Amino acid sequence: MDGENRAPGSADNRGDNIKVVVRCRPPSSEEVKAGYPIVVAVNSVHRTITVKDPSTDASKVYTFDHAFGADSTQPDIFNQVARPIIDNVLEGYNGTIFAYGQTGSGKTFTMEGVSDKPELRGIIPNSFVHIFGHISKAEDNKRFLVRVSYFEIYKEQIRDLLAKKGDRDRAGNANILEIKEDKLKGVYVKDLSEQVVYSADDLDRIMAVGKKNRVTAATKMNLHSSRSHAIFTVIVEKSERRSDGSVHLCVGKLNLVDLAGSERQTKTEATDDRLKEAAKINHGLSNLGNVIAALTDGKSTHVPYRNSKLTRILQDSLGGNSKTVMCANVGPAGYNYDETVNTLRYATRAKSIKNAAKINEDPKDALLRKLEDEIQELRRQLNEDPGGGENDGPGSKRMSEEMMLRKRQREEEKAKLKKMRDELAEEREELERNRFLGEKERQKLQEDIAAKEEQLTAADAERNALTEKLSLLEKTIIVGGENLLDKAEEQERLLEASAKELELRRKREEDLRKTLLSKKIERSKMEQKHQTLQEIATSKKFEVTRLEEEIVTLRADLKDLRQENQERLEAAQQSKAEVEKNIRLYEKVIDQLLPKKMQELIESKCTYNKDIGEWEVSCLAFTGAMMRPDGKHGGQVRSLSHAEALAQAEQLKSQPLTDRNWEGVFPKL
Ligand SMILES: Nc1ncnc2c1ncn2[C@@H]1O[C@H](COP(=O)(O)OP(=O)(O)OP(=O)(O)O)[C@@H](O)[C@H]1O
Repeated sequence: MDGENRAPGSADNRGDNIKVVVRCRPPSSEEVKAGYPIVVAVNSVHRTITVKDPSTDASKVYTFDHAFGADSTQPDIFNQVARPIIDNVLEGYNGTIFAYGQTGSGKTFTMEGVSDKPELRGIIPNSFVHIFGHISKAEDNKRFLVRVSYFEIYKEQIRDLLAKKGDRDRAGNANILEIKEDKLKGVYVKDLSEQVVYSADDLDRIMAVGKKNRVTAATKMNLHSSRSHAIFTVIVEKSERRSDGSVHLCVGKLNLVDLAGSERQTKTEATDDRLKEAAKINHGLSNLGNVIAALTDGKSTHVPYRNSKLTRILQDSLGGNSKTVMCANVGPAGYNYDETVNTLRYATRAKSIKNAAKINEDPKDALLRKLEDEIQELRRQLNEDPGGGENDGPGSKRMSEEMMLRKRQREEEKAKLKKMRDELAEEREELERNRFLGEKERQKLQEDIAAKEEQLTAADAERNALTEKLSLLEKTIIVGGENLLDKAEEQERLLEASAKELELRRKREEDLRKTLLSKKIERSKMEQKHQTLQEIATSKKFEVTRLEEEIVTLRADLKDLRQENQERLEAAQQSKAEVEKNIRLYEKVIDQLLPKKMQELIESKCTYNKDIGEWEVSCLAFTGAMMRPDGKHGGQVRSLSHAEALAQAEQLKSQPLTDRNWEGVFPKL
């Protein structure tokens, strides 16, 4: 696949994101002794890692597919990080596991671990055990071929860590190899040696040889720091004969990558050679960062895989045909804060890389198929194969004709050898029987016998060579069900036990997560309820405020009303006083005008007419001065109108008050 010009993210909607896990190692004894503050906290249930800035105390939280703290064990890491990828590889996928982090953060510990302590062995040796454990449990219709290569990229040069003596210079350095690419194989290292392995112990041994050859150098940060990127590749080829007689072949490739430390050069106080070395190591790593950025920024149309050997080699692992897991390693101490945050940022970005892995079915360069064919051919030559090749499909006419011909040839050859043996035996007998044969005849017979013996010895030698080759090739291919674990059996048991425990723990964690989730939901409901109550309270408060404002307004209205009432009352009182004053005036006037007797008389004749709201004097209408003959009423008298009464009163004002006058005004009642 030409990743160079592939639009990043073109695998979107097709593949899986690469898995990213984080592991924080425990503080080293030096860190404890120096009293560095611990600034990293891991929550494996929530899969988070929290880093506190020692200068500001501000915390940053990062979430990954898994988060492992100081108490995580090597089998745990293997079971959760590596096992799923290796199971994929055993199905024919490409898989990559790589560790990333600053020097001394625990990459090598995670990838390799401590080889002589089973419980401290890392992902690589545990992967070997798992691969061969799987093969020994497979059914016998499956055949496997496992081969490995191991190389390092040191100062942008590729060296074979499994190179034979002939491929090394006088100083013992392996030849520098080239990266090539072709349509069939994709990106590969040309002339890289490969070794076929038969057991987990074999793999361990090969790994140990390669490790010895790996360049390591001391830096201030980590005395045994690895200064090169190391890539150990295990290729598992598997053929499976199905019940219909067909044979399926797939090839899985596992890359186990231990990167050099990602620390900054200034921090290592590296000088001269070390500085140049660091620059080149950082070139690969910084380009790895550029590749990750280009794959995830959603903008770049070019992924710079070709800018470094490391990214070229990891091309398929990042954004290509591979199931990939990245383990970001960090230390817990405060003095590494910047590096830790850097690693976690890098890892966070890597989470969004999408890969599109597919099973590598029947690849043209599969060694297993070639070997199977060769074995069949050898068996035929040795006449061990009674017919029918492993890969011959049923009804293959051309193949069966060819087989018949070969069979005939083999039978003829066999018959010829048998005839030769018989003749030889006869000739020997002849020589024995006829002691008195002539010298010439005897010599001829002896020469004949010697020639036949030679021919037969050559035929035997040829057969032995073929048998030996066959047995070698047969050994190369592992039949499912063979026990290949040897000493690794113990390790396999340890991994299985840990896997079981992990399963239980996973269940417990899942339960815990579920409980936490339900609590969260409950809390959110409560919060919602609380929110509703708060909303009600707010609206009530609003209502109260509104009512309070209304009360204030009403109070003001009330005050106004009171004031108004007061004013009205005062006005009423004033008018009452006025009325009383007037009444007193009128009483005075009446007293002056009317004798008491007359007043009492009139008073007794007064009734209050509610309908018109006035006092009426009964019989008044028929009294003296108030009566006038009325033409309209047939000459009858009638009451004076108000105006007429006033006019009369006006008239009286100028007259002295006498009874006579009074009688004119008030006639006798
Ligand atoms: N999880 C762990 N538990 C206990 N010890 C650990 C752990 N991780 C790392 N260590 C110890 O810390 C030290 C540094 O670890 P390691 O060599 O693996 O770092 P590294 O990242 O590979 O460094 P470099 O980049 O220089 O190769 C070693 O002594 C190792 O044993």
